Amino acid sequence: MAGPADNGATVFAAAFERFAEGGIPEVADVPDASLDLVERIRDLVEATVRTDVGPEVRAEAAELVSRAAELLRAATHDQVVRFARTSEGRIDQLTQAGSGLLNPQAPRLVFRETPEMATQAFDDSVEPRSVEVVADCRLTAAHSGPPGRAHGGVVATLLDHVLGLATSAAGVPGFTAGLDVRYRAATPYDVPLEIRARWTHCEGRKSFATGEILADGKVTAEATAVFIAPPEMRSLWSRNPRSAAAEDTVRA
Ligand SMILES: CCCCCCCCCC(=O)SCCNC(=O)CCNC(=O)[C@H](O)C(C)(C)COP(=O)(O)OP(=O)(O)OC[C@H]1O[C@@H](n2cnc3c(N)ncnc32)[C@H](O)[C@@H]1OP(=O)(O)O
Repeated sequence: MAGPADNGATVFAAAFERFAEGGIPEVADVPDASLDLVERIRDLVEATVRTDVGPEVRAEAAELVSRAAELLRAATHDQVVRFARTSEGRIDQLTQAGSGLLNPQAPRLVFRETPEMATQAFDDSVEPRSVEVVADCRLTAAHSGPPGRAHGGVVATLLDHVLGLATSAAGVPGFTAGLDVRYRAATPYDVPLEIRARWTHCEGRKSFATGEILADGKVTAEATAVFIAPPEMRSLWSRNPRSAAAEDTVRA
């Protein structure tokens, strides 16, 4: 049984096996109905924080929402993970809270210039390469902290996720061990945000990245982070079938 004790290694190992057997679906194959459901729930959350209707209408809405939850619980998975392969040959976890396509709680974070992923993680014969990862996001009132600006924890989530992907792109991924965020100015919601990140260097097992969030071309927050792959994840990632995936992508 996977869990904190094995750092999720069991779940990853099973995913890699399925990947090797061709059992991991493409992100592009996620049904429109699944994506539509997530978008509607996000709209519902925003409507909930913005609404000014009275208690009777709220009660009516609550009934409808309960009915929807009941419908969804009709079939559930043991593991709340859904792996899928992106067009860049990366395995994504579709229910993760950073950008998960199937998680309405994740911000609408979309990678714009997702670089071609490193073909092999922790390959000593291949130098990690620093590539700029760029994502777009539009936060909503549901992500607010102080009036008119985004919550600092949400800002940290965006940076954590995009910096993490930058270490993946470089071929030296890991779990976030430290994240240092500098909040330079208010990060607004309801406007386009750009999040940029790049891997900088490794020190032993530690993989470092930097990044920033821009609104209207101005930096609102910047971060440095260190990611560490525990030994059991390192050996799993090193036989990461991304190499095969990258070849497929080139062939396609
Ligand atoms: C799907 C694609 C998505 C891609 C983006 C994902 C981004 C999101 C990423 C996450 O959210 S990850 C989830 C949040 N993070 C965690 O759950 C991590 C929890 N912590 C751990 O699992 C372990 O503490 C960790 C793997 C980070 C390290 O444990 P280890 O036992 O492997 O490390 P160890 O204690 O042996 O230390 C190894 C080295 O790292 C150093 N170190 C450990 N923790 C550190 C720390 N926090 N900061 C700096 N250095 C640290 C430590 O001093 C040592 O340095 P030296 O080699 O120089 O001696």
